[in-house]
Amino acid sequence: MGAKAGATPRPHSRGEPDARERPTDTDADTDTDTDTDADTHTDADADTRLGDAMSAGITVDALTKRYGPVAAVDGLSFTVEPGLVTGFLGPNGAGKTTTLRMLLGLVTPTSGTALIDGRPYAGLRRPRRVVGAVLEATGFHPGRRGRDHLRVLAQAGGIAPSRVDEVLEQVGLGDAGGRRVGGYSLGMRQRLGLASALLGDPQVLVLDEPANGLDPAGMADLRDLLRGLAAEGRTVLMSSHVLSEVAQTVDRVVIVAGGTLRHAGPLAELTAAQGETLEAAFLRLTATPDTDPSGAVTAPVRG
Ligand SMILES: Nc1ncnc2c1ncn2[C@@H]1O[C@H](COP(=O)(O)OP(=O)(O)OP(=O)(O)O)[C@@H](O)[C@H]1O
Repeated sequence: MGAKAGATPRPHSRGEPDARERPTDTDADTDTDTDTDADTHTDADADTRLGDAMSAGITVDALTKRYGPVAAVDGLSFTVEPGLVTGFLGPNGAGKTTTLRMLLGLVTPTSGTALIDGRPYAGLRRPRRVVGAVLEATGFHPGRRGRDHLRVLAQAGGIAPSRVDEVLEQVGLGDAGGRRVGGYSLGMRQRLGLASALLGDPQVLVLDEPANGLDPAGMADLRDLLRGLAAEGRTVLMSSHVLSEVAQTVDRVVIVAGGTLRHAGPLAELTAAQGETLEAAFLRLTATPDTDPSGAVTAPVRG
């Protein structure tokens, strides 16, 4: 069910490398390095205690990322609340992936902050316990069985091996865990990516295109799973281009275009206000430029 899913986001492939960015083998959803302190911290870690009522949210404030003359993200501010599924929407090149990568500590902001539970990703003591992420579907070793992939991640993250079969069941791969990933369909790889993200039982889920490549049944499963996770009090942020699916899944939307915020607020408020479908509202809000001929900003900000 994860889409663009993948437990191992690829190295940055566009433009010149940014020397300040962290190596990609520290990716949030594989975090083979950042969880190495798993054995050195105790349950005194406030940011890892699931008993903290799943209260971790996301706060993005004046976030900016420039690649030379290109402002991939330009002064972006929004919040993502626990207990809800939030859709992160925007046309191609809007800055969604760059934003999610900054949130996960994979890209260094030019300015501004992207915080999870009030901290930058690098400041989370046991990140896999706080946030699970699925960025791309390409990081699996094709010769490795799905279950073994998760076992490796669990071991690296100091997570109980028993979680492996739990998350395989949770994403509907209970019968496929013994098969080699090279034989998985795209939808199955998406599910495996989501299973990776769920391993640490995280309070926050960050999913880039989780519906990509899923068939209708897979989408329905994903919807049920994400809504169930939010109902448990978790924070779920998902990017998607599949607006029909988003409309059925999310409580709130954050819409970006050209690296800037165009709208943030409850889905129902957006569609009910003007009697529009989500698609119509999306097209209106992401139309360029974001000012009307008089110069007034037409797109609402903050929500
Ligand atoms: N490493 C990089 N070097 C140079 N430019 C980059 C880099 N990463 C992203 N960009 C540019 O930043 C802008 C935003 O890209 P980003 O991938 O964040 O958008 P997106 O909303 O995720 O798009 P899509 O929906 O197509 O995945 C684009 O113009 C992109 O070309």
